[in-house]
Amino acid sequence: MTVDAPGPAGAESAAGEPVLRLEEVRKGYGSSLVLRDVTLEVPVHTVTALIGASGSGKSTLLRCVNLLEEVDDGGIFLDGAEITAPRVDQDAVRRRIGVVFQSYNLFPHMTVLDNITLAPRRVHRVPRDRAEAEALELLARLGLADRAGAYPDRLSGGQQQRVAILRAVATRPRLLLLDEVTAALDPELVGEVLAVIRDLKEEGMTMVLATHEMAFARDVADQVCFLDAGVVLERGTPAEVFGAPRQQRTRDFLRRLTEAGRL
Ligand SMILES: Nc1ncnc2c1ncn2[C@@H]1O[C@H](COP(=O)(O)OP(=O)(O)OP(=O)(O)O)[C@@H](O)[C@H]1O
Repeated sequence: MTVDAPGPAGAESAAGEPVLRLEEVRKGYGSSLVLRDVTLEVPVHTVTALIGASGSGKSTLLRCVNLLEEVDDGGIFLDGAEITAPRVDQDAVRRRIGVVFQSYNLFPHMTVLDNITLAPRRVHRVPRDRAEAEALELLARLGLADRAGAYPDRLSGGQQQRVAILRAVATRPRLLLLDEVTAALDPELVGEVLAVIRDLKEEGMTMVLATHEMAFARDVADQVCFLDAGVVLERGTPAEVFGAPRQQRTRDFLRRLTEAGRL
């Protein structure tokens, strides 16, 4: 799977420009502020893990990047171009961003192969033969080639989620957003999904993932970002954030996880 080639709708950023940049992004619902001046940079070929308590704003941040939510203030930039500016072609932006959510969002009435090839064929105009050949190659690499003709309800949760990730990368997005992709899985199925993400990292996919899997964040992330009530309280390498957190609230969060046996 070649993930570092620019997507069909993609443009490479200028040298040194991060793939994704958030500048003082603010987002609220009604009177409650959920993201408070979030500033963040995601360099090409790196993985950023968003960690933080439930409700700290991780999903909202990802939804703002994918333009599923409108920011109230600040700006989001993809390859240096502001995607939150007025009159931006939102569909064109979304074509360059792959997204996978917690619950498998495969189309139940389509086979695995059709799920994966739908966007390359319909949105990116890849001929059916080529789209299917590429999808079969991706499936084979995950040991799922024999499931190509199956419908999603015949797959385990872990298989469905792996297919959902394949579907998201089949269009060769510039950026992949993963929102708690293992949260709905039985523990024994988590590892196979994390292995796919690890493979994608090795191939250079730029990713932002919201996760409660701290061991995985520590292992796979280049940058860990601790969100606390909508504020990026701490940001650094896994060694910095997990090994030597500077903020008391980060220390408290990590201690609670340790006490719960989750770290
Ligand atoms: N559409 C919405 N309308 C109103 N409030 C919302 C909406 N979406 C999220 N919120 C609120 O925003 C806050 C942040 O939610 P968000 O889902 O971003 O947190 P999270 O860190 O992803 O949590 P979790 O780890 O549980 O997924 C929460 O208080 C939530 O209730």
